[in-house]
Amino acid sequence: PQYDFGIMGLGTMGRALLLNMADHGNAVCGWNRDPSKAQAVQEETGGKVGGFSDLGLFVAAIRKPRAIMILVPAGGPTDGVLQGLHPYLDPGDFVIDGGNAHFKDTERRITEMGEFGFGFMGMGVSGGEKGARYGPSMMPGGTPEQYERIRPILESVAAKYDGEPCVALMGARSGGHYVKMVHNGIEYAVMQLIAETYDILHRAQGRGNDDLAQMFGRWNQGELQSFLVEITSIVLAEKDGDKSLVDLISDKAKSKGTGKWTSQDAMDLGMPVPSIDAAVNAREVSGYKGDREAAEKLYGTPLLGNVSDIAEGDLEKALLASMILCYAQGLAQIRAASDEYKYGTDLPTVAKVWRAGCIIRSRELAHIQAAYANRTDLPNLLLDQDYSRRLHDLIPALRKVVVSATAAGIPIPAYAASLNYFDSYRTGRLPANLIQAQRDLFGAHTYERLDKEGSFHTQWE
Ligand SMILES: O=C(O)[C@H](O)[C@@H](O)[C@H](O)[C@H](O)COP(=O)(O)O
Repeated sequence: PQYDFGIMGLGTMGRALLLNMADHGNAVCGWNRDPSKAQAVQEETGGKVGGFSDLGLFVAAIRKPRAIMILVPAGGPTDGVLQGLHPYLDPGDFVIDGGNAHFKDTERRITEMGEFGFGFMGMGVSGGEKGARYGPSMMPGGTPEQYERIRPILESVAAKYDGEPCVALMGARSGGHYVKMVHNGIEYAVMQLIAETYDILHRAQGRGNDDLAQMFGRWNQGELQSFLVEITSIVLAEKDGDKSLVDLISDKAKSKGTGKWTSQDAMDLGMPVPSIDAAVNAREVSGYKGDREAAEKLYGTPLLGNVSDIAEGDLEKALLASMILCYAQGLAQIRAASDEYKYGTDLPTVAKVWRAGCIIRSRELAHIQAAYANRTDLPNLLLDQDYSRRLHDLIPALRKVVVSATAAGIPIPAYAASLNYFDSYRTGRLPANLIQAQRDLFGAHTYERLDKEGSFHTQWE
């Protein structure tokens, strides 16, 4: 066998990653059901990459223990490919799922493949087609032995930050897919925050897309430097004839599930991620376009006032504060999941791998990595000294934006959720005591007291 690694599924991501691996001198081959795609990669690499459509020949061409990556749509298609692969694998071989799989599916597949003596890893790959082709961020989960077998190949193609590859073992079993899922949850929240920022500046303050494209371009030179701010500048500048393309796009946001899964599992863990929840909800509300138009007729013009008191600088600070609060929520969720599911995930390493290549890459991640490296048992970024100082300076602008936009009737679910998360988290005495009393009154659910040990129930009437 002449290849070290194989990729199944030569669609957008599979083909891009395979070419990237070939560029870095790796002996790799690809398989695709449609032979033309397999042939195409072989031809465009002058035969450096092996292209197969015969599964038996593909598997036989890879050195043992075989490491085979699958990049096909999540869910049923992934199980289908695994079924097909089984007869050709030998004990010790392992498969890496590079799709956006649900972490519970990954757990199931680890067990199912294990029954045949095969290994299974779940690996998040972030950065889209361009990332896969020239440097993705990768989040594998599995055993150190499995990772060591593929580490040199992954490190060679990964995005680099200060020369360091943005790939590392994220944790045991489905820990990699879990980290990628939460990455996407944070992606949803930051995209929603940017959309709310745009709505205040464009719809309420009447600033044009070209002007705002330049503003986001400027912001991308500062503390907000990030891939999502950068692409917002590009998107707002894009023309369709003499019109802004963005103005022609339907305001119904789609999603493939990872954000929703993040919220669902956070609730199961009892770990609040309200900014992510708000972003998932906002996409769902946007889907009710017809109802929204009918409601607008019923309730009249949405804008109830102007927000001229909100300066560009306020929004720049409010966005940065809220982005930090989104990372704080996501990383706290990963810590809670690692404790609950025994992943052994190291948060400084997660922040490190997100510094380049992935969709949520930003200048902020270097600070986040430093905060967690500084105190590895940090329960939440909000408890870091440096962050408390920075948020102290940034939060007043966020508060001003939330107050003014709310008064003007502008929907800002992610901004509001972020500020409320901050205010709840920094409040030592919340009114949950009243909720405990109400629960005890109508359901005898008992409560704890501040002055005595034990749990108590009161005959309230
Ligand atoms: O990290 C990435 O490269 C992206 O997150 C990628 O995984 C994909 O674009 C998402 O699936 C988009 O998610 P939605 O379709 O749910 O917006």
